Amino acid sequence: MQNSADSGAAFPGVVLAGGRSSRMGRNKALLQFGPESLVLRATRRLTPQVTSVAINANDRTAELEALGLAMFGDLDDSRSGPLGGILASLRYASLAAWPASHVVTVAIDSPFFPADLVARLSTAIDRPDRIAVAASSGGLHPVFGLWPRSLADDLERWLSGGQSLRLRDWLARHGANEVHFPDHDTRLGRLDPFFNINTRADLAAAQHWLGAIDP
Ligand SMILES: Nc1nc2c(ncn2[C@@H]2O[C@H](COP(=O)(O)OP(=O)(O)OP(=O)(O)O)[C@@H](O)[C@H]2O)c(=O)[nH]1
Ligand SMILES: [Mg+2]
Repeated sequence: MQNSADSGAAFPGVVLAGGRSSRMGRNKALLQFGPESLVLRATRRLTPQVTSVAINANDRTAELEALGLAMFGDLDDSRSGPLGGILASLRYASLAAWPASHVVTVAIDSPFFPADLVARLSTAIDRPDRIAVAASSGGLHPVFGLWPRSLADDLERWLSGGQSLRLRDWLARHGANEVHFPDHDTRLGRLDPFFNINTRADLAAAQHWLGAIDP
Protein backbone atom coordinates (compact mmCIF):
# COMPACT_ATOMS: atom_id res chain seq x y z
CA MET A 1 0.00 0.00 0.00
CA GLN A 2 1.47 3.37 -1.03
CA ASN A 3 0.95 6.72 0.65
CA SER A 4 0.64 9.99 -1.23
CA ALA A 5 3.93 11.68 -2.06
CA ASP A 6 2.98 14.92 -0.30
CA SER A 7 2.25 13.36 3.12
CA GLY A 8 5.66 14.32 4.49
CA ALA A 9 6.37 10.69 5.39
CA ALA A 10 9.99 9.64 4.99
CA PHE A 11 10.10 5.95 5.91
CA PRO A 12 8.22 2.78 4.90
CA GLY A 13 6.51 0.71 7.60
CA VAL A 14 5.74 -2.88 8.50
CA VAL A 15 3.03 -4.28 10.76
CA LEU A 16 4.62 -7.19 12.65
CA ALA A 17 2.01 -9.94 12.76
CA GLY A 18 4.30 -12.95 12.65
CA GLY A 19 3.92 -14.19 16.21
CA ARG A 20 2.18 -17.31 17.41
CA SER A 21 -0.63 -15.60 19.37
CA SER A 22 -0.33 -18.50 21.80
CA ARG A 23 -1.79 -16.64 24.78
CA MET A 24 -4.80 -15.58 22.71
CA GLY A 25 -5.28 -19.00 21.15
CA ARG A 26 -6.07 -17.60 17.70
CA ASN A 27 -4.33 -15.34 15.20
CA LYS A 28 -4.44 -11.84 16.70
CA ALA A 29 -4.20 -10.20 13.26
CA LEU A 30 -7.73 -11.28 12.41
CA LEU A 31 -9.33 -10.50 15.78
CA GLN A 32 -12.29 -8.17 15.47
CA PHE A 33 -11.66 -4.88 17.23
CA GLY A 34 -14.48 -2.34 16.91
CA PRO A 35 -15.45 -2.16 13.24
CA GLU A 36 -12.34 -3.86 11.83
CA SER A 37 -9.69 -6.51 12.41
CA LEU A 38 -6.51 -5.69 14.35
CA VAL A 39 -4.44 -5.95 11.17
CA LEU A 40 -6.63 -3.44 9.36
CA ARG A 41 -6.59 -1.13 12.36
CA ALA A 42 -2.79 -1.19 12.58
CA THR A 43 -2.51 -0.65 8.82
CA ARG A 44 -4.96 2.24 8.92
CA ARG A 45 -3.07 3.95 11.77
CA LEU A 46 0.32 3.41 10.16
CA THR A 47 -0.47 4.30 6.54
CA PRO A 48 -0.62 8.14 6.94
CA GLN A 49 2.72 8.03 8.78
CA VAL A 50 4.80 6.16 6.20
CA THR A 51 5.63 6.01 2.49
CA SER A 52 4.43 2.38 2.06
CA VAL A 53 3.03 -0.35 4.32
CA ALA A 54 3.44 -4.12 4.27
CA ILE A 55 2.43 -6.89 6.67
CA ASN A 56 4.87 -9.39 8.13
CA ALA A 57 2.88 -12.57 8.77
CA ASN A 58 3.74 -16.25 9.04
CA ASP A 59 0.24 -17.76 9.26
CA ARG A 60 -0.95 -16.60 5.88
CA THR A 61 -4.46 -17.93 5.84
CA ALA A 62 -6.86 -17.30 2.97
CA GLU A 63 -8.70 -14.81 5.19
CA LEU A 64 -5.50 -12.80 5.70
CA GLU A 65 -4.50 -12.97 2.03
CA ALA A 66 -8.00 -11.82 1.05
CA LEU A 67 -7.29 -8.42 2.60
CA GLY A 68 -5.09 -7.71 -0.42
CA LEU A 69 -2.24 -6.15 1.58
CA ALA A 70 1.43 -6.52 0.64
CA MET A 71 2.63 -9.40 2.81
CA PHE A 72 5.79 -11.36 3.55
CA GLY A 73 6.91 -13.97 6.08
CA ASP A 74 10.05 -14.46 8.15
CA LEU A 75 13.16 -15.74 6.35
CA ASP A 76 12.70 -19.21 7.85
CA ASP A 77 10.23 -21.00 10.10
CA SER A 78 12.27 -20.65 13.30
CA ARG A 79 9.78 -18.17 14.83
CA SER A 80 12.63 -16.25 16.40
CA GLY A 81 10.38 -13.56 17.83
CA PRO A 82 10.14 -9.90 16.82
CA LEU A 83 13.83 -9.84 15.81
CA GLY A 84 12.96 -12.34 13.07
CA GLY A 85 10.24 -9.99 11.88
CA ILE A 86 12.57 -7.00 11.92
CA LEU A 87 15.15 -8.89 9.86
CA ALA A 88 12.48 -9.97 7.38
CA SER A 89 11.32 -6.34 7.16
CA LEU A 90 14.83 -5.08 6.39
CA ARG A 91 15.21 -7.73 3.66
CA TYR A 92 11.74 -6.96 2.27
CA ALA A 93 12.76 -3.29 2.01
CA SER A 94 15.35 -4.32 -0.57
CA LEU A 95 12.96 -6.62 -2.45
CA ALA A 96 10.33 -3.89 -2.58
CA ALA A 97 13.00 -1.32 -3.56
CA TRP A 98 12.01 0.97 -0.72
CA PRO A 99 14.55 3.79 -0.96
CA ALA A 100 14.72 4.88 2.70
CA SER A 101 17.59 4.37 5.17
CA HIS A 102 15.26 2.91 7.83
CA VAL A 103 12.09 0.82 8.16
CA VAL A 104 9.57 1.42 10.95
CA THR A 105 7.85 -1.51 12.67
CA VAL A 106 4.69 -1.63 14.78
CA ALA A 107 3.15 -4.53 16.70
CA ILE A 108 -0.15 -6.02 15.59
CA ASP A 109 -1.50 -6.06 19.12
CA SER A 110 -1.18 -2.43 20.30
CA PRO A 111 -4.22 -0.78 18.71
CA PHE A 112 -3.76 2.64 20.29
CA PHE A 113 -0.22 3.38 19.09
CA PRO A 114 0.42 7.12 18.57
CA ALA A 115 -0.61 8.97 15.43
CA ASP A 116 2.74 10.78 15.58
CA LEU A 117 4.80 7.64 16.21
CA VAL A 118 6.96 7.86 13.08
CA ALA A 119 7.30 11.64 13.09
CA ARG A 120 8.64 11.58 16.64
CA LEU A 121 10.86 8.51 16.18
CA SER A 122 12.32 10.24 13.10
CA THR A 123 13.56 13.14 15.21
CA ALA A 124 15.82 10.69 17.08
CA ILE A 125 17.62 9.55 13.91
CA ASP A 126 20.81 11.62 13.80
CA ARG A 127 22.80 9.27 11.56
CA PRO A 128 21.95 6.51 9.04
CA ASP A 129 22.81 3.63 11.40
CA ARG A 130 20.94 4.96 14.46
CA ILE A 131 18.11 2.88 15.96
CA ALA A 132 15.17 4.72 17.55
CA VAL A 133 12.61 2.94 19.76
CA ALA A 134 9.48 3.99 21.61
CA ALA A 135 9.00 4.28 25.36
CA SER A 136 6.05 5.28 27.54
CA SER A 137 4.93 5.30 31.16
CA GLY A 138 4.79 1.51 30.83
CA GLY A 139 8.49 1.24 29.88
CA LEU A 140 10.33 0.51 26.66
CA HIS A 141 8.41 -0.80 23.62
CA PRO A 142 11.17 -1.84 21.28
CA VAL A 143 8.87 -3.55 18.77
CA PHE A 144 7.95 0.04 17.87
CA GLY A 145 11.16 1.21 16.27
CA LEU A 146 12.96 2.68 13.31
CA TRP A 147 15.52 0.16 12.08
CA PRO A 148 18.52 1.00 9.90
CA ARG A 149 18.70 -1.15 6.79
CA SER A 150 22.48 -1.10 7.17
CA LEU A 151 22.14 -3.40 10.22
CA ALA A 152 20.41 -6.22 8.30
CA ASP A 153 23.57 -8.32 7.85
CA ASP A 154 24.52 -7.86 11.51
CA LEU A 155 21.06 -8.98 12.63
CA GLU A 156 21.11 -11.98 10.31
CA ARG A 157 24.47 -13.07 11.70
CA TRP A 158 23.18 -12.52 15.26
CA LEU A 159 20.14 -14.74 14.68
CA SER A 160 21.91 -17.45 12.68
CA GLY A 161 24.70 -17.54 15.28
CA GLY A 162 22.30 -18.62 17.99
CA GLN A 163 22.52 -15.42 20.03
CA SER A 164 19.75 -14.24 22.35
CA LEU A 165 16.33 -13.83 20.73
CA ARG A 166 15.53 -11.01 23.14
CA LEU A 167 15.08 -7.79 21.22
CA ARG A 168 16.61 -5.85 24.11
CA ASP A 169 19.83 -7.86 23.88
CA TRP A 170 20.40 -7.03 20.22
CA LEU A 171 19.45 -3.40 20.99
CA ALA A 172 22.05 -3.27 23.75
CA ARG A 173 24.69 -4.31 21.20
CA HIS A 174 24.00 -1.22 19.09
CA GLY A 175 22.45 1.26 21.48
CA ALA A 176 19.26 3.08 20.59
CA ASN A 177 17.73 6.48 21.05
CA GLU A 178 14.54 6.21 23.09
CA VAL A 179 11.59 8.48 22.37
CA HIS A 180 9.05 8.94 25.14
CA PHE A 181 5.35 9.07 24.25
CA PRO A 182 2.77 10.45 26.70
CA ASP A 183 -0.35 8.59 27.79
CA HIS A 184 -3.58 9.20 25.87
CA ASP A 185 -6.15 11.22 27.78
CA THR A 186 -9.44 9.33 27.56
CA ARG A 187 -12.88 9.63 29.09
CA LEU A 188 -11.90 6.74 31.38
CA GLY A 189 -8.55 8.21 32.41
CA ARG A 190 -5.01 7.88 31.13
CA LEU A 191 -4.11 5.09 28.71
CA ASP A 192 -0.62 3.92 27.76
CA PRO A 193 -0.53 4.30 23.94
CA PHE A 194 1.27 0.95 23.69
CA PHE A 195 -1.38 -1.01 25.60
CA ASN A 196 -0.83 -4.53 24.41
CA ILE A 197 -3.39 -7.29 23.71
CA ASN A 198 -2.02 -10.70 24.57
CA THR A 199 -4.95 -12.47 26.26
CA ARG A 200 -8.71 -12.49 26.02
CA ALA A 201 -8.85 -10.36 29.16
CA ASP A 202 -6.56 -7.79 27.46
CA LEU A 203 -8.88 -7.79 24.45
CA ALA A 204 -11.89 -7.09 26.65
CA ALA A 205 -10.02 -4.27 28.40
CA ALA A 206 -8.92 -2.77 25.07
CA GLN A 207 -12.50 -2.83 23.79
CA HIS A 208 -13.51 -0.95 26.91
CA TRP A 209 -10.85 1.72 26.21
CA LEU A 210 -11.91 1.91 22.56
CA GLY A 211 -15.24 3.36 23.59
CA ALA A 212 -13.49 6.08 25.60
CA ILE A 213 -10.94 7.34 23.13
CA ASP A 214 -11.24 9.31 19.91
CA PRO A 215 -10.57 7.04 16.92
N1 LIG B 1 7.77 -11.92 12.37
C1 LIG B 1 7.62 -12.31 13.64
N2 LIG B 1 6.96 -11.52 14.51
C2 LIG B 1 6.80 -11.98 15.77
C3 LIG B 1 7.31 -13.23 16.20
N3 LIG B 1 6.99 -13.38 17.51
C4 LIG B 1 6.32 -12.27 17.88
N4 LIG B 1 6.19 -11.43 16.82
C5 LIG B 1 5.50 -10.13 16.80
O1 LIG B 1 6.00 -9.33 17.84
C6 LIG B 1 4.94 -8.58 18.45
C7 LIG B 1 4.86 -8.91 19.93
O2 LIG B 1 4.51 -10.27 20.03
P1 LIG B 1 4.06 -10.96 21.39
O3 LIG B 1 2.76 -10.42 21.84
O4 LIG B 1 5.18 -10.89 22.35
O5 LIG B 1 3.96 -12.45 20.90
P2 LIG B 1 2.86 -13.20 20.06
O6 LIG B 1 3.56 -14.31 19.36
O7 LIG B 1 2.06 -12.28 19.21
O8 LIG B 1 1.91 -13.82 21.16
P3 LIG B 1 2.26 -14.96 22.23
O9 LIG B 1 2.45 -16.25 21.43
O10 LIG B 1 1.04 -15.00 23.10
O11 LIG B 1 3.51 -14.55 22.95
C8 LIG B 1 3.69 -8.92 17.67
O12 LIG B 1 3.52 -7.93 16.68
C9 LIG B 1 4.01 -10.27 17.06
O13 LIG B 1 3.29 -10.54 15.86
C10 LIG B 1 8.03 -14.04 15.24
O14 LIG B 1 8.51 -15.14 15.52
N5 LIG B 1 8.15 -13.53 13.97
MG1 LIG C 1 2.19 -8.73 22.72
